[in-house]
Amino acid sequence: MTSISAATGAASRKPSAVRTLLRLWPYVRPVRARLFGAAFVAVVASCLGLVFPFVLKWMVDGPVADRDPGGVWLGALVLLLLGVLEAVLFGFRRWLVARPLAGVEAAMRAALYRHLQRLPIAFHDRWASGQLLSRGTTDLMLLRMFLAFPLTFLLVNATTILAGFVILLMQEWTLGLVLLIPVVPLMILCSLFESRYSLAARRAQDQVGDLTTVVEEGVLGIRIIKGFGRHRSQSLAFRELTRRLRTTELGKARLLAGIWGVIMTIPELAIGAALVLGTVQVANGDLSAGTLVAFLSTALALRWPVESIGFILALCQEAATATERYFEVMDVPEEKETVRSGTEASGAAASGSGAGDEDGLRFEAVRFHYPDAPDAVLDGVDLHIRPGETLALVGATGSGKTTLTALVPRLHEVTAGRITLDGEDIALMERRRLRELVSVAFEEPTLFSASVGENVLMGAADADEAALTRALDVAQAGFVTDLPDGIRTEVGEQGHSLSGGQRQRLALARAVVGRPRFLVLDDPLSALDVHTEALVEAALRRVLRETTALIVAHRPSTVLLADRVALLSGGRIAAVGTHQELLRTSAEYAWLMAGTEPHTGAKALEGSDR
Ligand SMILES: Nc1ncnc2c1ncn2[C@@H]1O[C@H](COP(=O)(O)OP(=O)(O)OP(=O)(O)O)[C@@H](O)[C@H]1O
Repeated sequence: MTSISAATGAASRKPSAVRTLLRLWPYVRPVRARLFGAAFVAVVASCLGLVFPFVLKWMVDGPVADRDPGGVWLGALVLLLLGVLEAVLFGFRRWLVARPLAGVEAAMRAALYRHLQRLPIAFHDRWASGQLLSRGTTDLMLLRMFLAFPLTFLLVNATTILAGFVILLMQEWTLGLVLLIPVVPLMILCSLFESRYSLAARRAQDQVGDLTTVVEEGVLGIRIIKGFGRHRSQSLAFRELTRRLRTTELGKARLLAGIWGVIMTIPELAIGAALVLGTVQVANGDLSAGTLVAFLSTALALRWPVESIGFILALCQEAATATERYFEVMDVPEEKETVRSGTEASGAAASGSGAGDEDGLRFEAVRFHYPDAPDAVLDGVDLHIRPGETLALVGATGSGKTTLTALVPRLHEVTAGRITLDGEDIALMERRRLRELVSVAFEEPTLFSASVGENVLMGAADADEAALTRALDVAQAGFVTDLPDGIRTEVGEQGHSLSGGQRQRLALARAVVGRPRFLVLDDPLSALDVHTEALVEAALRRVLRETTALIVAHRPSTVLLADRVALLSGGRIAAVGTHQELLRTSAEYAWLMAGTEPHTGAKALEGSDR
């Protein structure tokens, strides 16, 4: 699973924050007019603040010096109107950006979800779900906030500071230079702060992802936690993660407090020095009192734009980290539609053992290696399931049965060799077509928060009511009619409102509802009682007559559904034959069957071969 250390290690090699943030452009492009419009409005509003000192200068050198109350009232009225205009413009800016930015966030979230659906299973095996969840929630929220606030105010503050300094230098250049002195040390400190804060921000956002994973596992695994009385240890583990996150957040706060303190103190010292120098100049008659008042008001008007830089830089760093985390997922290549070119495939076919001369499901020298595993799970699997035939796959636990079944719908791609359906290499088929031909049901039945009917019809979107009833019938899912709303009953998150056997039967119904040409079942009856299993088997036999099926079996009763049995051992097919033949010829098979059902044993099954 993706860990904090790995991610933080990646952070130290990352491109600059600006380059990272520029990757948001394709999403921002559609709303650029509103965003630029809002930034322009904010710049105007902020620069309005710089007009106040001019009014003050006019008031001090004019009506105040002349003791003219009418002039003072007029000046006050102008100041009031300027204040109201400034507030209205800032409100207008907010209105301009709110709706389009919510749209940007929604579009990015939809793109992430779509991409996740198209990523290979190997990716999902590696990544913790909490890391993905936090990228789709917290990180995207941070990005919306960044586009709404820091991005605009970085531009607004920079323009205001620039305009302000031009005005200060024009008012009294010697005092203006005094205020400019701290700029260089401030820039150095800001860049130091940025690099340190970016590492802390990355660590915090990864830790939020880890925390989300633990919360999710705690909720999904609540039955196990309660069953084994693990509340305390789970709470301790959770507390440890929250403690780490708290430490990181406190570290961020310390960095922010440090830069904020520096950014506030240095300009204050410079303003103090300018005040002393300015007062001396006024006393010497080199400067008018009005100009000094205007100069100091301009300097004070620049305080917030300067002081907020630390805070804005922090938000920009967090947004850059969120962008980086978002694109870490978005940059992972999606599953390829086809894996090989036609030429490569014909080469493979030529070297294959008699490929193309028969139909059905064929594995030819199939090798499969999990990316992170030291050895190949499957190493030279050759197997042929004839059209209309049902073949049971038997093997010791961990021998690779589930892995082999997952290769047929291309949940994983073969490392070498090939698999053909009616002579056609699956690596050359479009996934959509492949998955129309092949239906799967796994041992662990996964249901979604939808109605019973919707869950079953996921197996064939165009199936009608009659197909649904037939599929439920095959899976012996008569219990559905007793549910409060029949097939419209919502099964709840992951179908936990149903029993394990009920979930398995719905998953089986989903696999058969589309009358697939090829059926792959991974021990689909393991959670059923013997009576229900017998009924499902009787109904399944009718379905299996029309289809070519590969069924992973642990129990003799499931094996008896099949025409032939294949024994998977040592990464290859060690024996193929009827149940009886294998019982006679393969000690491993006899042991597996006897071991699975000690009371019946191999002998009890004699004569039951089909
Ligand atoms: N995602 C994965 N990454 C790395 N190794 C894996 C992965 N999934 C399974 N394996 C390994 O591959 C081997 C075969 O696993 P598989 O689930 O195919 O066995 P199986 O025969 O179906 O077992 P069982 O009968 O217990 O269901 C095991 O050693 C397992 O640890």
